[in-house]
Amino acid sequence: MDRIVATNVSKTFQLKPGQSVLVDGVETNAITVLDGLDLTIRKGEFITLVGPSGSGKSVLLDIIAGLTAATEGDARIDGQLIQAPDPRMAYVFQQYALFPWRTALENVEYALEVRGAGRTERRQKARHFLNIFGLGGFEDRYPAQLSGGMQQRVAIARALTTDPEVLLMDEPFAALDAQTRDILQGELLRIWEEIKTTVVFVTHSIDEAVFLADRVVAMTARPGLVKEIIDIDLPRPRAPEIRNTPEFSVLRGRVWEVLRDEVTKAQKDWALASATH
Ligand SMILES: Nc1ncnc2c1ncn2[C@@H]1O[C@H](COP(=O)(O)OP(=O)(O)OP(=O)(O)O)[C@@H](O)[C@H]1O
Repeated sequence: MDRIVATNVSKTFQLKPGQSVLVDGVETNAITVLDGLDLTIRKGEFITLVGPSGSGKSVLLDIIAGLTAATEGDARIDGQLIQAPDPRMAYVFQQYALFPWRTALENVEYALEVRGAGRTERRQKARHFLNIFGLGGFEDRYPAQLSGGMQQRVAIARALTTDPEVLLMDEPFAALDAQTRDILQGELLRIWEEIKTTVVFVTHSIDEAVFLADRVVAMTARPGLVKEIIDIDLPRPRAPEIRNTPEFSVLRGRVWEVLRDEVTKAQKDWALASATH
């Protein structure tokens, strides 16, 4: 069953009056980031989205989340047009986005609070998800008293308390050290195996993309389109050691092969990097 369907999605940003950038040597005041992208994500699937910097991965996630509108085309959840943030979806950002004045428990409770859940239900669920992430003894700590990895666990726990049908994750582990990142990938997979919610996960790491996904969606350089979708037919549940297998290496090589030209193209695309005039 299809859960998210993006059809012919384009996004053009209009710059402020008086501002312009050089795109392919031509001065313009509009930047087209996505240009007719089609993507279908099935129910319960773990999708990772990779692509060069500036290919519109975050913009696509924002469109799916209902945070920004497509200039053309549309995105739908279960056939319904997405026009605003939808309670069926939760978003986890790279920066932990926790409230510094709330404890870990209160941060996790927040998502249920805004949905009007009662205090007992909130407490129970928040504790449950903190426990799942091994944060049982840390409920009363404030974000500043937690490591980066723990803060991101709290952010993911908060997203999961609402039982989202779709979990959108934008480079959630990018700010973490390599070991913590590996551990969190394993934890996320373990939890996902249980709840089997649909996940759309943006990453720059090919290794992470292959390890987590059912399918890796590789995007072209800006303007972004789906270049290729690579099926990751590695068995589940996946242990960290799967990364050392020949099958994993072949898939990692395959994704890189698809991306290499696009990354080169993106590096030549000075337009977005150049200062606005
Ligand atoms: N609000 C905005 N106004 C103007 N341009 C924007 C805006 N938001 C995004 N962009 C442009 O869209 C391009 C694509 O952004 P996006 O963050 O989706 O890329 P990305 O693929 O996620 O890149 P990265 O991997 O570096 O995070 C950016 O380079 C930026 O120039």
